[in-house]
Amino acid sequence: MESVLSLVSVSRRYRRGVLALRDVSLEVPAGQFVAVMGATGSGKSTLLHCAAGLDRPTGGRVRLAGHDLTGMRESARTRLRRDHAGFVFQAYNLLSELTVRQNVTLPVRLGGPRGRTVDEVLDQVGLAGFAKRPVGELSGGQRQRVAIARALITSPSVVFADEPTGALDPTTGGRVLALLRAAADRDGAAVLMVTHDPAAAAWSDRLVLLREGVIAYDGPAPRADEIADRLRGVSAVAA
Ligand SMILES: Nc1ncnc2c1ncn2[C@@H]1O[C@H](COP(=O)(O)OP(=O)(O)OP(=O)(O)O)[C@@H](O)[C@H]1O
Repeated sequence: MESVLSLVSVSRRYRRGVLALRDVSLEVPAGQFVAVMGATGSGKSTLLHCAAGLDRPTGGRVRLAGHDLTGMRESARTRLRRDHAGFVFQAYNLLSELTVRQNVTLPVRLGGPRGRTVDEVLDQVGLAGFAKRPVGELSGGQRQRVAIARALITSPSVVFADEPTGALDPTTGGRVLALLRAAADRDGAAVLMVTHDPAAAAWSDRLVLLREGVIAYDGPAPRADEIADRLRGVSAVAA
């Protein structure tokens, strides 16, 4: 099956010479949920940003939904993200003075495809009846579900999530992870999620462990306790 996300020998060197990613290759098919883990500074955010076309690799190629991002202008990359990617990022915060509906429809109002209706996605995330509520009045878990509804409204090929459960209690976090799981299983989206939490990673199909910008493990996601063991191994080597 053709990958909806493809990274071939991707490297990213920052200005001060830090090589945050070295020769990273990753093929993600539709419907696969991938968790990216690793010690702090191992390159997780850099990988996510390069994969999503938010940052430019200094070497290698990235293809998103069949389009090669290499050498693409910023305006074209913005359109590609809008049309094919959904984001559940802290940095893509919701606008708290706007209603749930206004937040969820933002990607469509910016010209993105309307893959799903607002009612459909709100229903899917368990927020039917919340459309008119200002986001500022919602709890953290509810807001994160609004963010997921917003990420899904365009029926993206790939959902990028950065610590989607970082600020949530385990029960609320579990609901959010179940939604990302459903985005992969039901909607056929590829999901790439960065997390520090082995319990969150255990929801995925596949675990990618980074160590100093290199993939140290790429395989089926084991159980949470086994992930924690692997992480300890990777961090011990990195230390
Ligand atoms: N804009 C930047 N300029 C220079 N160096 C950077 C920049 N962004 C990240 N780095 C460096 O690149 C490396 C990887 O950073 P990255 O943020 O991708 O790691 P991470 O695994 O996401 O870390 P964390 O878990 O702490 O968020 C680190 O050494 C970091 O200091």
